[in-house]
Amino acid sequence: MSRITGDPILDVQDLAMRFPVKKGLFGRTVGHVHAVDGVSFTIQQGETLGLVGESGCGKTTLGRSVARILEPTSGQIVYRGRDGAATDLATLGRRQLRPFQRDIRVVFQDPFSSLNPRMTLLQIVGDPLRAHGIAAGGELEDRVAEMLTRVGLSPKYMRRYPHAFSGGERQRVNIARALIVHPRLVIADEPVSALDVSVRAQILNLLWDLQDEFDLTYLFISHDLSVVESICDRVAVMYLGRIAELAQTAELYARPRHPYTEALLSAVPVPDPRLRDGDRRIRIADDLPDPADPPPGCRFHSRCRYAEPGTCDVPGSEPALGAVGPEHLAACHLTDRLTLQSPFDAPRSR
Ligand SMILES: Nc1ncnc2c1ncn2[C@@H]1O[C@H](COP(=O)(O)OP(=O)(O)OP(=O)(O)O)[C@@H](O)[C@H]1O
Repeated sequence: MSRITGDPILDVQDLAMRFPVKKGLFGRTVGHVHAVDGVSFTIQQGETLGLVGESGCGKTTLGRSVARILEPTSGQIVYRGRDGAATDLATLGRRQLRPFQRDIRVVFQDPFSSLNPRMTLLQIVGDPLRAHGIAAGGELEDRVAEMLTRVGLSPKYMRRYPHAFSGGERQRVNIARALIVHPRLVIADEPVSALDVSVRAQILNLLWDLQDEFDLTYLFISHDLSVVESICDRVAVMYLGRIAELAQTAELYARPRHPYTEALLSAVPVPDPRLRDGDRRIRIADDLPDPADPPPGCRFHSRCRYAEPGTCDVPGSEPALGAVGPEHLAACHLTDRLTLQSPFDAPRSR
């Protein structure tokens, strides 16, 4: 854990991203999807912060808003640069953002659709060097060859097109493209979800090695809690556009303080046969509620096995994300009264 300096590299405050819901022939706006709804967190330099939650809870939207691929509706995204200067990225125009887009890079989920099939590896990986005016010609080619080698691909294939490569190899190309400009913060959005299980560990190990070598900080987005446990220092659990719980990985997995985290953990496959006995899985009722119309009060109450009428469902009484232990935050009205279970009862280190 020594790679974590303790200096925040990113401080996100009250971030919101709402998408208009349009209806009818004239595309009238009839409401808004609250994809990200008042999210605050920090990331320390050198750490890996995991962002978990089921499909549709807003993870991708949050990652893309932080990278300013999407224009957030409101909130602050304060980035601390190499010189220590803090800049609120949410206030910057496209042109002012350019230098920061070198520092903050995204690795996208699907290695099949995220690479342009008409570009060679040289063009794909070299493009950010060209776009940021860092290198051209022979120097660009040398740098691409070096980076391809670093991610485990032979530079002799650099004039081939993506279709000639497997999913794992394409994800290595994606990673090379992200790292070629030596970023500081990498937002990895489900980087191994589309890959065969056999390839996942290789890509995770690569990300881990590159983190040390390039002094990287990761925001690691995944719906897979096993993957997150293996790679993240801290984990934020998202539910319907908000953070429900945030803590050090070992602490969160051993002592969940939010019923949603408890339910997610109960569904994680564990190797220990003692824990596989019986059905320990906590089933969460129904599908994710409509993010255009989140439930009143605690937005998890409609699916929570512990919800108390008159406490958890009171309109306007949404629980705030508050301290429940050292470096442990949770947003639940009942957290102090609940004894939640976890199959990860003994903390394991990374
Ligand atoms: N461009 C868009 N326009 C309208 N709604 C959107 C848009 N992008 C995302 N949403 C909605 O925002 C909510 C959050 O979606 P998001 O993709 O961020 O979730 P997620 O947790 O990353 O899920 P997944 O893992 O399936 O990608 C969903 O209800 C989704 O339908």
